[in-house]
Amino acid sequence: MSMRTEPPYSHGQTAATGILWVNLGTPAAPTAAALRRYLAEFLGDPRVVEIPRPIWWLILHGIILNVRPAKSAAKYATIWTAEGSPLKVWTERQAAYLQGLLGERGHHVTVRWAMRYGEPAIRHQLDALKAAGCTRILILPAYPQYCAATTASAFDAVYEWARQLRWVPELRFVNQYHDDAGYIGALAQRVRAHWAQHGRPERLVMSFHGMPERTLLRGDPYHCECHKTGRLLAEALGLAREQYVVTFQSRFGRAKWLQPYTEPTLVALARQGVGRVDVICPGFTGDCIETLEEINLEARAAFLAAGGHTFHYIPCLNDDPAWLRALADIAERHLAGWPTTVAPDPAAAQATRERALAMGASA
Ligand SMILES: C=CC1=C(C)c2cc3[nH]c(cc4nc(cc5[nH]c(cc1n2)c(C)c5CCC(=O)O)C(CCC(=O)O)=C4C)c(C)c3C=C
Ligand SMILES: [Fe+2]
Ligand SMILES: [Fe+2]
Repeated sequence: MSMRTEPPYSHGQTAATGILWVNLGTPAAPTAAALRRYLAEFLGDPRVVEIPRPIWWLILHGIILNVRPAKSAAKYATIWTAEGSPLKVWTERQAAYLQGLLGERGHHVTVRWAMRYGEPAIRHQLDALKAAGCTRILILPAYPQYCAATTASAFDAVYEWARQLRWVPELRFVNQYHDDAGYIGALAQRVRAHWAQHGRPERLVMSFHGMPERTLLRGDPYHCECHKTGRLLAEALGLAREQYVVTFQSRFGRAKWLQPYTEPTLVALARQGVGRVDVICPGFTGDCIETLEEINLEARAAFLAAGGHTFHYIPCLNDDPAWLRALADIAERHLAGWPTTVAPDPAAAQATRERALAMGASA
């Protein structure tokens, strides 16, 4: 047995820094079996469904996991790509870009991506960063707005991992970036580019993922952060209060969720005579089932069926260059004070960009 007398990074070497880009997770395939596995883990998380366990466990395993998987799988099938689930594709590509951009800026960091539910699991990616010698790790959620169900749940998984370790790395957590100027600017630029091509709508609908209303009453800042993002985006676009509306989508279960609900709002607008709406989902950094299926297919159909004539869905930030620069800025600010710039490696940066391009990235 060898006994180390010095930490491994003390021999003229810098401690390595890791970044974990964390998203929600998505099923491995658009099948009922894969959906059952994914939904069991997701909806079994007490951060997501706060109903007391024995009761919720019975409802989840007795009813929901028998009914929902097949229905959800059929929806996923409509948006599945050759590379897999869109959420996975964007999350992976964004991590590759982040690695490339930070490398170009002279930061010697290792970026990995993880999913809170399913694969690649947070604990496995943290193991890999630790094995690569990372003694400092920045946790960067793919959620601009803090929510206990998403952000805090991702953090829980990190704490769980750290609890098992003797030598815990230095950890930092990005809590939110809902009012970040780069993020807002990238959203605004995307909307303006859409309008330059297609003209303006009568109303811009900003649809965020919903949450049970009681989480707002209990102090979760999610609702307020969504509204602030919406207001800042409207201001950046020069919109008056009556030209846009902030709504909440994806209601789940029978409780009252944050209102106004997206689809009923669209139907009401159509019935009031609003002919054209543009919908953007600023809370999702990458397109996924909630945007591609629920908004671009279902909500579109509901709006048109209610008498609207034109519905434009403005895609998520995805691999938008301005957004990726904003993301690198956010990471850079949170890396401040960590000695990441000791060993800049332009060749590695170029290599990661080429890898991103080879993966089909567009910029
Ligand atoms: C962006 C923030 C999100 C919040 C807040 C959120 C809360 C939340 N979600 C559910 C239930 C479901 N969400 C589902 C998909 C899904 N949710 C988010 C993001 C947030 N969820 C994303 C990015 C996705 C897409 C995943 C993908 O594979 O593309 C699903 C699965 C789809 C389905 O079966 O309808 C469920 C279920 C709850 C209950 C909740 C808060 C309490
Ligand atoms: Fe969700
Ligand atoms: Fe949904």
